[in-house]
Amino acid sequence: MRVAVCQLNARDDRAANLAAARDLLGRAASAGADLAVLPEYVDYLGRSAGLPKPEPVDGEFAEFFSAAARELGIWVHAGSFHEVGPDDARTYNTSLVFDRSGELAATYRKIHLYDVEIPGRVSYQESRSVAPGDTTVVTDVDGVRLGLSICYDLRFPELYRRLAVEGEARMIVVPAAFMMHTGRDHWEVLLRARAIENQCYVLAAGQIGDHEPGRTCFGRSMIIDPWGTVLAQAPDTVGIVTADIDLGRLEEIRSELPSLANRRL
Ligand SMILES: O=C(O)CCC(=O)C(=O)O
Repeated sequence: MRVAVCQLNARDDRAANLAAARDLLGRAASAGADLAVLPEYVDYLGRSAGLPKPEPVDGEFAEFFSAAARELGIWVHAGSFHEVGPDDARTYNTSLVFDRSGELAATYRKIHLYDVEIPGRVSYQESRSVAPGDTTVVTDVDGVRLGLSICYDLRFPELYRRLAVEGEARMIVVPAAFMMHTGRDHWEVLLRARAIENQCYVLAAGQIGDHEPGRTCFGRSMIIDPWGTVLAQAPDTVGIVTADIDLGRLEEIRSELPSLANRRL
């Protein structure tokens, strides 16, 4: 199986963001990808005043990416979008996965919300406008188990352990919009740790560059193998990178260094 991660610079213009995402999916399909992954908040990353109206799981956002998957004949992980939430004040931060025929294969709502205050650097209270999900999600992509997570989830290893052990994931996706300040020191080391400790492929698709108001995303989208080797890393531009998933290699690593099987807790 060939996978692609798409690196995007979504801003205030939703139509332009969707067009850019569609272009990247087309490039992924042309590069032979079976599965393409987009970043967190693929359709809008801009001022809260212009936020698109939250949509249900079967709304226009879903229709757009379902059509892309069907037209291109590939699996599409549509990053995430603002789903209608449990009350008027909050949405869900939700990922959708579509199969090659455009059928919805999985829905995941971000569990860990980004509430941080790093003076002079990052001030973000995601839980004021987003409600947390409470369900781990794994889906089958052409016979390979894919575990779902979103951005800040990356800092919570117990989620990934559950995806790998209970969910039997062999690949885990991390659509993200990591900011520059934390991204430059934490992004790669966390992604590689999740890959090594769970002996899974990690597919991490990030937003890149400046987004109003004053948010700069780190990018460096990557595909990492279960040994922790970075197979592909995006340059600091909008674009895609691809890599091939080798399940034989994964099983070899799991049998030679059986740290998942050797767990005692
Ligand atoms: O964990 C981080 O440093 C970034 C998380 C984030 O930006 C998010 O979850 O939206």
